[in-house]
Amino acid sequence: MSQQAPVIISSESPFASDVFAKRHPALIERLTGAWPFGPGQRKALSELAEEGVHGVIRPLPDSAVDAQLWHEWGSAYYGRRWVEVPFLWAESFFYRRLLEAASFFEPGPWQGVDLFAPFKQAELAGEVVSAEIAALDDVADLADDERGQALLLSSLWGNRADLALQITSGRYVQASGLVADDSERLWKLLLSAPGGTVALVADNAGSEMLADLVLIDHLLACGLAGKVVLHVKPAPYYVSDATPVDVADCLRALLHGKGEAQAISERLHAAAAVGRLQVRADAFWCSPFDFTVMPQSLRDELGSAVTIFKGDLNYRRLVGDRWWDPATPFAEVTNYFPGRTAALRTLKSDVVVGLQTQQVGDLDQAGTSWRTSGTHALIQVHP
Ligand SMILES: O=P(O)(O)OC[C@H]1O[C@](O)(CO)[C@@H](O)[C@@H]1O
Repeated sequence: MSQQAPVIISSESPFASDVFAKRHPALIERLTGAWPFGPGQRKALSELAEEGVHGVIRPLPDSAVDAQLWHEWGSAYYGRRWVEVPFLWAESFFYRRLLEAASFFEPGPWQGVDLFAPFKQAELAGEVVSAEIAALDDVADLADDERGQALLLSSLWGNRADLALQITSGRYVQASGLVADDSERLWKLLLSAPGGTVALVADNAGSEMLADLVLIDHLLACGLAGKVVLHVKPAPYYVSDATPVDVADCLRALLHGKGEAQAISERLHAAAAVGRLQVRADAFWCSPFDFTVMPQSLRDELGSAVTIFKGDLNYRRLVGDRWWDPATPFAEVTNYFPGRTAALRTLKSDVVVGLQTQQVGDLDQAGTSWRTSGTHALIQVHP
């Protein structure tokens, strides 16, 4: 890479500043309304809300399971205002502190309880998901390549169904357009190594995970993948990020859907039983770093696969959460990554690469918040 762009500090971005000033307090208010938390948890949650807006970053208590790790990871940041440190680190630490406040790792009744479950479950039980499940019968009648493209786009736009975004921007944002579309290259890549391993690094539960599972079934059924490894988060994160339990919930929703949905779920269960579908939840996915510092074991694993990164956060971690010139080639910033890579992402933060300068000018002129509102999306592939 010729030159690294500066890392994004939240105070330099109106969007990132708002995440701390508005989105996090609103999320904490919703969580307090959704759970019968006791006085200790309520106090910890309201202190976290207050700290994020007016205070300075406090470390985890020494008694926390991973206190030592976070003490090291944040040593340069504790005592500073949340918006004055790198956005990527601070957002990740906020979600870790949220789990601490809700006693997620503490032995006791709240241990392991997914505090975002009420929101995830409401989405899975909603009309949008029912309609998506019913529509699978129609998609099944399409020719293989047409079906593949439809399922790829549905997995891509499923990323719009982001519960964190909905907290401050209303229900669903209207889809607009693809600012980069390497889908043809992605199909060529998959066709060039049929029967290999595809790693899908997932993002959100619910609607998006449902679409991801349907895409995975297609890749396995067509022989484009011999094995799929589905990477999810080991703990609740960024509100709607998928955990292994969310994968199981989506498979169950498909199973109850009858018709093609039921058949897909049965095929995926059978694939899991013989190891053709594997679910992994590596601790690195909940760490506050970009992928340049990915552990060697994960690098080796993804290096021999075609890796599909879903969503905005994975994109920020893949290209680096930096003020890139949007015309910087995707290949240039992902060159460090060991394998064949695709990013499927709706744009929900300032970071973007791989666009044309003229195109960026046109988008800026249109006056919309195209980089952050989830109205635009991209498919980028390397090599
Ligand atoms: O679910 P996704 O697509 O990863 O989106 C998460 C995005 O939401 C935010 O947390 C806030 O919009 C971004 O900072 C983050 O990149």
